[in-house]
Amino acid sequence: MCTKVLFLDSLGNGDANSLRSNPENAFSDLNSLAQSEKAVEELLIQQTPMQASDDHLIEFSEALRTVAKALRGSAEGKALAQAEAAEWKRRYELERSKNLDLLRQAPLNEEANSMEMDHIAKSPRLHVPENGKSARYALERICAHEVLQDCEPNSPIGSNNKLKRKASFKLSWGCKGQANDQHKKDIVSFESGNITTADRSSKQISLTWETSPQNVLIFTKPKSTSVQVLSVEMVRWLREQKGLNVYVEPRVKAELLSESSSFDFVQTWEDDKEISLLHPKVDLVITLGGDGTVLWAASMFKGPVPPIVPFSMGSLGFMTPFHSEQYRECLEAVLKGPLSITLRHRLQCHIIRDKARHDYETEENMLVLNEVTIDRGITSFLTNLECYCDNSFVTCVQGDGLILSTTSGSTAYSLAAGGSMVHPQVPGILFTPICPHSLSFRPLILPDHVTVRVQVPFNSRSSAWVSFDGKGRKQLEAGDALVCSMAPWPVSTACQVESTNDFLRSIHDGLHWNLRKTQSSDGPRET
Ligand SMILES: NC(=O)c1ccc[n+]([C@@H]2O[C@H](COP(=O)([O-])OP(=O)(O)OC[C@H]3O[C@@H](n4cnc5c(N)ncnc54)[C@H](O)[C@@H]3O)[C@@H](O)[C@H]2O)c1
Ligand SMILES: Nc1ncnc2c1ncn2[C@@H]1O[C@H](COP(=O)(O)OP(=O)(O)OP(=O)(O)O)[C@@H](O)[C@H]1O
Repeated sequence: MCTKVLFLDSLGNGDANSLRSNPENAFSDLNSLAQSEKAVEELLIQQTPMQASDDHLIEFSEALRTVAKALRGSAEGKALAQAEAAEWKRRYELERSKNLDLLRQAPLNEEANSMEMDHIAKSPRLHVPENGKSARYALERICAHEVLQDCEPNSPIGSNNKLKRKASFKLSWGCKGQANDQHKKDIVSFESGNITTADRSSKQISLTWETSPQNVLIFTKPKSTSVQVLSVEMVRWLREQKGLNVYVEPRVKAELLSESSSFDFVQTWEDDKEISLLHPKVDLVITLGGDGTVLWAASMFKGPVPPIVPFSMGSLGFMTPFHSEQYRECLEAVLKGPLSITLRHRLQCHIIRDKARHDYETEENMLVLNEVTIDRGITSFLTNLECYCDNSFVTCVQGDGLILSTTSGSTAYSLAAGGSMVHPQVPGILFTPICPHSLSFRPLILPDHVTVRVQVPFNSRSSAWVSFDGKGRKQLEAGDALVCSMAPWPVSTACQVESTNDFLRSIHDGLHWNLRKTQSSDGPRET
């Protein structure tokens, strides 16, 4: 009996505790558990003839065996999970260093690009910010204008172009309408042992043209008669009254030419590859449509994006504050400047396939202005998505899916799934579940510096589907993961009034937010 009690202690307490306290030892614990389990078997065989009548003892031994088995199962599971976590950590580190490299190379790539485009840009000069920091620093801080100047348009895109400069502009940070050029770099200061917030991280931003914009690119919502009518009128006005170069999509050029052959001055591109050459040429983008047209325009720029002036020609307009009826006045004001802008953050996401064996086998980076959604697609199974934030486990999403949204996207799909509405100027990533099968899953808002990884576990019953701003669906198989972080290239959209006023107007007009009849004063009062 005494032997049995000692044995119980060493199996039930000793082993389980060591598993809890030191999960690194899961494999060695697994061995000792297997040995202990074997010992239980042997003990039972040895003692059965002597104590066959002792029912309690037999029951007790059975229970011991069950406990030993359960502990073994749990240790096995733990060992597997640890191996899997170590593999993911390795991939994550690779991923992170690749992203950092990409960021480091950003200015180099620009230079490489410009060399590649030598025939169109004879002497591209990166405009170095006043504080003398590098262009990469400026990109990270989204506080300087990085402008290619002296472009000589000679490419198919610019074949008719006689104007040679991309307009230069500067951005300044102001507070409550006051301009403040000395935007401080340090948000938190630490002096004499006191931590103080020296500056706000985000302020109203104002764009001032240093040279006049001359090249305007217009994106229009397809298959809309009213948009087509307006685009004909606007293109003519921009050319005849403002003397600007106008670029449009190939579809729109065809529409314009079918209207009149006098539109042959309008420039376009033939090959989608030429779209990457747009940014160095275009000073300003105009969109005619709804929010979807702004998303479409932003998706054309895989790096920096020229300022966008969005005209509302849809039913809802969260990102489209300008009224198309007053397009002349609006554009006059924008072309003259200064203009308030909303700097809308984008997310960069990409998929890492389980079957990819090499770092270079990753898929193309996708940039989203609203959100990336991982959902169950057409399958009727629950999605099972393991989510990590900078390698810390966040949660497992079991439900219809998950939305990783920008703050601009907070009023779109994320809102419909119960996420908070967040001012677009707030930097952050919204983590919003879609129909979670849980009573306690609330949406989260994560800071802008984190990297989120969403993984379909190997034992998942079904695959999941990813979509980017509601488009470009891709399947995520078991073992695949989506990695998402804040992109260094925001989208600046012109404001009607200023960022906060525009945001509040959009939620009032677009969603009738908190609309309630005011209670009458005719009734009982506090005495
Ligand atoms: N249940 C939903 O609410 C739901 C479902 C799918 C997609 N979406 C949204 O649709 C977007 C794609 O838009 P689309 O126009 O190409 O598709 P769409 O034509 O299907 O329109 C979707 C609607 O979402 C609105 N919308 C888009 N971005 C918005 C934003 N930032 N704030 C407020 N409303 C916004 C549009 O104005 C439009 O009314 C996706 O990024 C996603 O956010 C919403
Ligand atoms: N230039 C474009 N080329 C191709 N597709 C586009 C273009 N502009 C917009 N789209 C697509 O057309 C669809 C509708 O566009 P948009 O949201 O701008 O108009 P809308 O549906 O009338 O707006 P709202 O939803 O506010 O009523 C979107 O899916 C969008 O991606």
